[in-house]
Amino acid sequence: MELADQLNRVQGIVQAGLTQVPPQYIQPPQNRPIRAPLSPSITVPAIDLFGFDPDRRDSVRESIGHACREWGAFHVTGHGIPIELLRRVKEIGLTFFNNSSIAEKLKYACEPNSAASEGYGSQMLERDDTILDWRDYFDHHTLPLSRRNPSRWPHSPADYRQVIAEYSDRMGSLAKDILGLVSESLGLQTRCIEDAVGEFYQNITTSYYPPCPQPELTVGLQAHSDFGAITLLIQDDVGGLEVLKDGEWVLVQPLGDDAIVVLLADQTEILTNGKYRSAQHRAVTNSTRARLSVATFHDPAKTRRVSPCSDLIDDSSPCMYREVLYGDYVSSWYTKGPEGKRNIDALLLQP
Ligand SMILES: O=C(O)CCC(=O)C(=O)O
Ligand SMILES: [Fe+2]
Repeated sequence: MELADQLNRVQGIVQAGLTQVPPQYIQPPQNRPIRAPLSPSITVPAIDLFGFDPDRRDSVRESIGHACREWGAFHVTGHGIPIELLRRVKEIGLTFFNNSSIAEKLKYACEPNSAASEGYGSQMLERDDTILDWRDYFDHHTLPLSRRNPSRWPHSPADYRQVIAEYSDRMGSLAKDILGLVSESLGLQTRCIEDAVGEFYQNITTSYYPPCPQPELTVGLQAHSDFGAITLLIQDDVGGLEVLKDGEWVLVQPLGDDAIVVLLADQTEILTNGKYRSAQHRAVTNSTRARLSVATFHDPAKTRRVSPCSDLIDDSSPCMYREVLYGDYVSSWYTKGPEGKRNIDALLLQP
């Protein structure tokens, strides 16, 4: 393996023993994370779904509505996904990153300079001139089933592919159930958002953030909102995910192995006519411990047109976003870059 290939992955840079971050990873001062003392009173809401018990639905719906309005991000427990599965998904991800050499991992390399291609990568955007994130990842294309090709996923450990396939199915149905509560919390039919999104295009991205010698100069993942409909994320106990709340970055505190973080994404902001906003978030690095997260994205098909639900538009609540072809939205996101929420803000009719 060429040294250049190794240095194309953040883990390779760390293994090469560099003690200073290469210049292409150094953020401009305004994007550097400031580790302000965290205010413990501000925490991302945690909602027990009580296994979708119909007798508890009214109060759960109310909590979801509140969390969506105030944060666009919240933890859920009581969701019915077995804790062993949540743990195993993180373990197999860690095994891939920790128990094989960079050369072995590169057998699964995603296509360079191509947006969201499946496999092992590091650079998120197509452009070469952007500042890089301190992150490596493995992206799996999981739904619809026609996109699912486990032969492109790691072969080891032996249960890797079966675990990802099972996780994909369970997350897909949980995403629908949560979107049902989100719709109801706005007075819409349960399936309103789900039907507007259409068949889910689901990707599962395992992100691995190696320890960084200069965490004050880098970000693990730059500030963005996810471009699809809804993201379900699990993380280990290291911490590093932050959401922007009223102009301040708030740590999404790791809550334990059964908690799943829900992040509303841009298409849900459009469909709800801005009543719920997508969560702007980022990941920060630290100098001592590698961090792992697994994000499951649920998106419309590229051919889908997305516009605000008509039930949410009237004289007192005019239409806020122009209709967009989802494929155009994604291309523009990958070419321009996220820069926080600039892509969805570009669709606002009265910015
Ligand atoms: O690592 C994290 O917690 C964030 C991952 C994320 O935001 C993403 O992959 O879009
Ligand atoms: Fe994200």
